[in-house]
Amino acid sequence: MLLARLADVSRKVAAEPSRTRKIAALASLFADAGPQEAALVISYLAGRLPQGRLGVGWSVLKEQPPPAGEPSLTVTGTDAVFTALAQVAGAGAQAERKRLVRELMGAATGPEQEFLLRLLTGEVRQGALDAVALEAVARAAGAPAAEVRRAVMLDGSLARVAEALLAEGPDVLASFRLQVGRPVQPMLAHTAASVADAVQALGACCVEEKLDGVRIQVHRRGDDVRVHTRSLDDITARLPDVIASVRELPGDRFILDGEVIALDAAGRPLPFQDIASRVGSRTDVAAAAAAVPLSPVFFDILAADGDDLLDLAGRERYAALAALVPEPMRVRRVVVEDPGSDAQLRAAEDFLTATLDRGHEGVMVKALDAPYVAGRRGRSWLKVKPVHTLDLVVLAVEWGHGRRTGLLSNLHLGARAPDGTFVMLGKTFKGLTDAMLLWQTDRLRELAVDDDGFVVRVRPELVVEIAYDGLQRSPRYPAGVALRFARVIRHRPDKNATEADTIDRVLAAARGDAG
Ligand SMILES: Nc1ncnc2c1ncn2[C@@H]1O[C@H](COP(=O)(O)OP(=O)(O)OP(=O)(O)O)[C@@H](O)[C@H]1O
Repeated sequence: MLLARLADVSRKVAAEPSRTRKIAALASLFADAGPQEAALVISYLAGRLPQGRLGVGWSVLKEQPPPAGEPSLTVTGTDAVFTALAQVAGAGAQAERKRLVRELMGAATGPEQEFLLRLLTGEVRQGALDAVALEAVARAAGAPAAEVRRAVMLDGSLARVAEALLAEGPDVLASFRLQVGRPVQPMLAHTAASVADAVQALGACCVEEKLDGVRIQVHRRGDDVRVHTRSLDDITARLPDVIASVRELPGDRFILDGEVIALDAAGRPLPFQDIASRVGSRTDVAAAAAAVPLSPVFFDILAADGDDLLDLAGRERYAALAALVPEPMRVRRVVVEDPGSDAQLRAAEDFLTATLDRGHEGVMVKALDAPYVAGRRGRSWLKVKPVHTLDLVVLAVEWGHGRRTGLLSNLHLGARAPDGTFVMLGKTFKGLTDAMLLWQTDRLRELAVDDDGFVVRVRPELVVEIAYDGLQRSPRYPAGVALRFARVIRHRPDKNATEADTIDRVLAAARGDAG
């Protein structure tokens, strides 16, 4: 398939407000593409270059040669250039990469150059496009969208499922099954304003501690124990203490879902930064483990004795969890069987207070009769936290002054708009520790696409969690509002920009309706 076709469809889909028409345009693209091409297109639209980073400075991308006449580049040919770029190594690598990029740009027509520029600077990515692309793939292959969705949850990759589906047809979907040893996307939650609201919305439910650590999914097959993060990265080698605790458990073919935290001598949770840097440290793991021992706390079970438990009701999964995992390694919870009971509601609210007193961040309220919906922000898990935070995307950053000279400091923050762009809501350099400043300087340098010596514009990929005291009217910002007293709580390298909060959610939160 010609790159020109993809460039054209990508532009139309970005400008098209109707979800149905976006799906139709993508479905016809997938129907004409080969299975491998479709997989490439999906990863491009999701903002991922399959070969990772390009390894050339942004300035090369700006030196666009005059456009070529007739379109000749193909999608696979272009991807071959990306692969070659990733493989260049040794002396003269930088010059060779520049040559390859210039050659690619030189062979592109005007619209293709524009598309490549948007692709390489991260602007092709569309907000909720993964869901649209999934429905388009289903339509192109004549498969039910629900079955495609389930396969993606279990496999973790729409591109892989699409490739198999377009090559082999709908029957292949049945082969995507839950397997101990293959990580699945974890279930996520919505927000509720209070415990009472959450209980009202869910009916029979349990109220659990919401622990402020790092999500883990643990797979055990005999002696082989693997740990994955929320974004499915394998972090087994970094967590010898967690592996040792899991080996103590009785079963030998199971998948557990939980959070890893660290406690001080008095049993209070250590701050998230300490846990994140322990989990992130790849070198001298033994010393890091001795300095900050981690405690896994499990709250769900997805497979036991090799059997898939995803479709069981929460209460049945929790019974299976209790049969396998001893109480100290399980999350604390209280059960509300009857949402109409004042006594049970009071007990749930007292549990929130006690949980906050123990130093945790809030509670999770979970329906007792709902299945585990992997990979989706299900309506059957609701989080209740007293401090309201937003996950925003860094759009640009200013060089610091004084003590922060040479460091990238003041962050320009944006929320997602429906068309996949970002709406700037404010700036902040507050809340950043020295370690966080160093880390973000490195990361944002990698994402830089422009630097005027004062502001560095970046690919919109880094998500940060921000606390704020409300929104104020501000004609200087595009949405007419700006964050008040924004401060950084943490970087969220485990989240994609597509998971950041939307401008609609920000405006709804400002009006007081959480969710
Ligand atoms: N008891 C619990 N049950 C489920 N998730 C929990 C629990 N305690 C802590 N968590 C954490 O909360 C996260 C779920 O919240 P959410 O789906 O909003 O993701 P999130 O954006 O990472 O949340 P937040 O930013 O509020 O921490 C989980 O990914 C997990 O890491």
